[in-house]
Amino acid sequence: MSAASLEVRSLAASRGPVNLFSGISFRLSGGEALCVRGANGSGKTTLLRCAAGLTRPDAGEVQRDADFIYAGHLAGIKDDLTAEENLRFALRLRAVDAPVPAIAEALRAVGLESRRALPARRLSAGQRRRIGLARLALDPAPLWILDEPLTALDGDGEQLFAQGLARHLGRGGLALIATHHDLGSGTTKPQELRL
Ligand SMILES: Nc1ncnc2c1ncn2[C@@H]1O[C@H](COP(=O)(O)OP(=O)(O)OP(=O)(O)O)[C@@H](O)[C@H]1O
Repeated sequence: MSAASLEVRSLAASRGPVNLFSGISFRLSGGEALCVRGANGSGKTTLLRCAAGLTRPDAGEVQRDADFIYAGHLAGIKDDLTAEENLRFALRLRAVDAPVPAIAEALRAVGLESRRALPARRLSAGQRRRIGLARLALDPAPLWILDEPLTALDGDGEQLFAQGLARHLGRGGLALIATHHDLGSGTTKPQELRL
């Protein structure tokens, strides 16, 4: 992986009359993760959207030197596509060409082998989330910007995520993650930013 980085300088954002945050600065480079924490409505999603270039901040700058995945908290799973089709579709949108055996292996690794041909509407909330985990495993983007990736996942799913994150950081990837959950995974426990 090349030297990827994400730098945020003096970022400020408001929604209507409410000032959500100001003076937010941080820099992430290869192997680093930052976990954004804060109460409901404190601005975590807004901060991630600014980092991804989806929302314009009131002030400050975002410099991204990395191809990235942005996964919003609704996960973007389409009900009428199967688990496998959802995975292929998400990868196609990102122009990632994953070979058939790699897709099968990624679905197996997240426990969806026997569910791969079911329409997503017949999957549980956690199983839908697991499609997102398989996607993370197959997309080579160095920067992950993830909003609540652990919602609906059981303990086993949380562990799968932690392992995937550790692998990603170990390969020189970086991650900006908003969550209410504990991401502590031994040596890869991320730094925290509290809004
Ligand atoms: N498109 C929008 N228009 C107006 N206000 C918005 C918009 N999006 C978010 N807000 C407001 O901005 C504030 C911050 O929202 P945001 O989604 O960034 O919070 P959050 O920290 O991610 O919350 P949660 O923990 O509930 O996911 C909230 O008060 C919300 O109502």
